[in-house]
Amino acid sequence: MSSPAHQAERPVTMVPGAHGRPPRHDHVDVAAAERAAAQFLSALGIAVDAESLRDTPRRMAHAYAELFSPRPFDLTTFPNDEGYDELVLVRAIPVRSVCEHHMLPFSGVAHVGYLPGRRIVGLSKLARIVEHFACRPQVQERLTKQVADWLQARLHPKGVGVVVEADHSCMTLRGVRAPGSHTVTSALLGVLRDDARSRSEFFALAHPTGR
Ligand SMILES: Nc1nc2c(ncn2[C@@H]2O[C@H](COP(=O)(O)OP(=O)(O)OP(=O)(O)O)[C@@H](O)[C@H]2O)c(=O)[nH]1
Ligand SMILES: [Zn+2]
Repeated sequence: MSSPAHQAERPVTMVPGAHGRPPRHDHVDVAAAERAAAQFLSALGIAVDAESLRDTPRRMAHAYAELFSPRPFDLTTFPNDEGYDELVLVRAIPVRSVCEHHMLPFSGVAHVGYLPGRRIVGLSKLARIVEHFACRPQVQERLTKQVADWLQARLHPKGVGVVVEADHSCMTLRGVRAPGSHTVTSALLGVLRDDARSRSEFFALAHPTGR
């Protein structure tokens, strides 16, 4: 993948210095997580020795390990030979993450766009970047900003825009119990932040649904 038209960069695994890091995979001890899950359920008065719950601690441990396991990927970019200078936007990228306060899921969609500079990015990578930062205990604001900052730093486009719309189960199923509430966050960088027309064009194309 070293032809000039197809630049594959290093696999992505970590973002040094970022808050909300993914769990370190050399530290994941699924057996210990399973034991802890059994104790956790017992402490809540749930009979884990019942036949139907026998495998539940194991399932819980594996479920959280999976939620916190981003898939590595290459950031494939191509030269912008045609000088394409309008927005590139992928709408409705699925987001599933876990809120760092309650360890309950939040899910929704992300709209990720950029105004190209000298290179364009493989479109699927915009979805992979979202998954990468979603696979860790998160808050929605940080997730939104991390995706935007990472794209800016790695692709050097003229501008970046990210909108995330999500439903937080810690708000809909428990606590305040506000089913139907949706949280919308955005992060704009470069021209999309500074130029009013580019900014409105981005929001017109991203058109958050207010799901
Ligand atoms: N800003 C932000 N807050 C979040 C996110 N996910 C969950 N929260 C909030 O984190 C807060 C934690 O507040 P606490 O008062 O410590 O926790 P709590 O007593 O369980 O609060 P309630 O949810 O109001 O019952 C709550 O207001 C959640 O709604 C997020 O992505 N961003
Ligand atoms: Zn929460």
